[in-house]
Amino acid sequence: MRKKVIAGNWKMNKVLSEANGFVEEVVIKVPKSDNVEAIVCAPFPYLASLVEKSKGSDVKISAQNMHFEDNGAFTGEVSPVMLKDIGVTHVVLGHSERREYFAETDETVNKKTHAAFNHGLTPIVCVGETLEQREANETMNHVGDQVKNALEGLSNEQVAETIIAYEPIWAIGTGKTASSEDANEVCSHIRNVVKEVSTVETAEKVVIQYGGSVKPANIEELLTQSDIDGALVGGASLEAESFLQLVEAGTK
Ligand SMILES: O=C(CO)COP(=O)(O)O
Repeated sequence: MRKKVIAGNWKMNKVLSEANGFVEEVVIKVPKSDNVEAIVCAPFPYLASLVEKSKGSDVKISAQNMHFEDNGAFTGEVSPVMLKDIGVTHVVLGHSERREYFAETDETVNKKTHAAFNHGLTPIVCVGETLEQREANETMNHVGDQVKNALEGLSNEQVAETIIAYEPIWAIGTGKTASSEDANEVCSHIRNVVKEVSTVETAEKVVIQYGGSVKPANIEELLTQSDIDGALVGGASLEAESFLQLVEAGTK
């Protein structure tokens, strides 16, 4: 059985004291279970401190983006070498907000996915359609292409280790969740696409998360679906208590 992976994406929120306080509380209270993994995706300035605070616990710390180069003249950027060096384990790549506001493309997501593996980081690759694409029945093609492009050139072992987050853009921060059946239909399509570009065994191992207005009240139903292996959560991951409830749902 695939593990459930619950990741809280704080986006551009919190000051240092709030970030530290959250992780201090979560490491004490996080449910001990082999069925679930808890990840906190925090802004760059807090990562080193949060890695220290989470040491020896079951909580993993993730970045929300990175550059694909190891170092160089890229003012304002952060490299995979830097993240690995401070003990970060995961990195969110290709979030729709980065695609929309910061010119992230399938090509840069693919380069970053390779860079993550080259430095021992686990990528959480985000894909998802706009409302217009959904209404034009383009969801499956669009999401399928995003997945294929992100995974291009990876070994089957690397594909198996990749976490894919399906986040329909119209459901992010809007309070509108995809119905669990609709979300599962796309997640199951993603698994089929992974199968096409790798092997059946690889596709069975890939963790596929759903994201978009996930909260304690709706996560359990989402996680009962066959191809939803976790959640990437924005708003409802900002309070420790709510994040802990989401992780708890993953243990069941
Ligand atoms: O974008 C998301 C997580 O990456 C989802 O955000 P919300 O949970 O706030 O809708």
